[in-house]
Amino acid sequence: MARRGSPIEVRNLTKQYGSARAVDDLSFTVEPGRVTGFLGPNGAGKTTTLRSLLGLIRPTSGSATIGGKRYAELDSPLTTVGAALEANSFHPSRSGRGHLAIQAKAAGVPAARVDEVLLRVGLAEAGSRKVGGYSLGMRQRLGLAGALLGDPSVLVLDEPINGLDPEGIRWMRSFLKVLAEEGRTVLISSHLLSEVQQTVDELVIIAKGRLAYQGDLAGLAGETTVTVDAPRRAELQAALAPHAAVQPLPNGLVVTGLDAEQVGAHAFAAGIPLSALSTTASGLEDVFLNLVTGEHTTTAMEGAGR
Ligand SMILES: Nc1ncnc2c1ncn2[C@@H]1O[C@H](COP(=O)(O)OP(=O)(O)OP(=O)(O)O)[C@@H](O)[C@H]1O
Repeated sequence: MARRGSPIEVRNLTKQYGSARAVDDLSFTVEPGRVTGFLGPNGAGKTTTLRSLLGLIRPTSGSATIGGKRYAELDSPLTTVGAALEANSFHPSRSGRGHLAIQAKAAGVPAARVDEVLLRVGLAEAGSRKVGGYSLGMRQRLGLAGALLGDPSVLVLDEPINGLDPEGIRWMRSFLKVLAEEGRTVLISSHLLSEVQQTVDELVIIAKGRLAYQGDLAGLAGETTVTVDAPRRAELQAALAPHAAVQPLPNGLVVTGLDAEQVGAHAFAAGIPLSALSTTASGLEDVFLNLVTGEHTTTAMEGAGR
């Protein structure tokens, strides 16, 4: 039975490796009862942040806490927070059950818990087989089982969806939702928005060690542009230019800042018949890529620091 999870709070976290700053003054909060996606391209600083949170590395400055406490200060760390950082770190000749038994012993968790978590992640039958023969999806489930051993109210999972087949993704997605519905705090990292888009309630996006966005998917919604064309294209461009950003492309003029009706009205007022008028919403993945490769952070930051 899960207790209500504590929030994860990252405050002004900085980690310097020599001259490289892996995490740079990063602040965000992860609330219980929902699945939060921690996103950023490879090298953005996700693992460094998670390792700081789990007390595996010491931050250069700032803090990462669970319920206001650093990992080392938790009264009962293994029943407070469960983590799965790498799905490939299992010894291949050991069985899934054997792995969990060792983990349970080290954590002071009753041995009976091993079969409970194997059952919960759907590995009850495969538990006695060697991990070397497991698919990536099975190793992901085993990592999750290990994270659940202490029945923690906070779960931290590094790339739990990476490499799963569609059935595995569906399974993981609904499993994570249930864990959040039980009241737990669930933080999952990924380098692909498309991978977690249907799984997460909240997003924390980082790039180059800094916060680029915190909020829900709707807040990240792409910009809508209007594509318009006319036989007298140059005149149309001149008519629209005072009202919006207009970019000439081979298939017409791409207008940002007006909707299709407004573009039509300006053309009509200038007496220019149109040959094409359509609206395009840029995909979330485009917005995400712009965010993590662009120079500036988004303005949709209302959620930051909550
Ligand atoms: N122990 C270390 N020593 C030196 N540099 C490091 C160390 N760990 C990480 N870095 C550097 O810090 C930056 C952030 O790495 P980190 O692994 O946290 O990113 P990430 O977002 O988790 O990426 P990935 O998805 O590839 O794991 C990278 O430039 C990385 O090379």
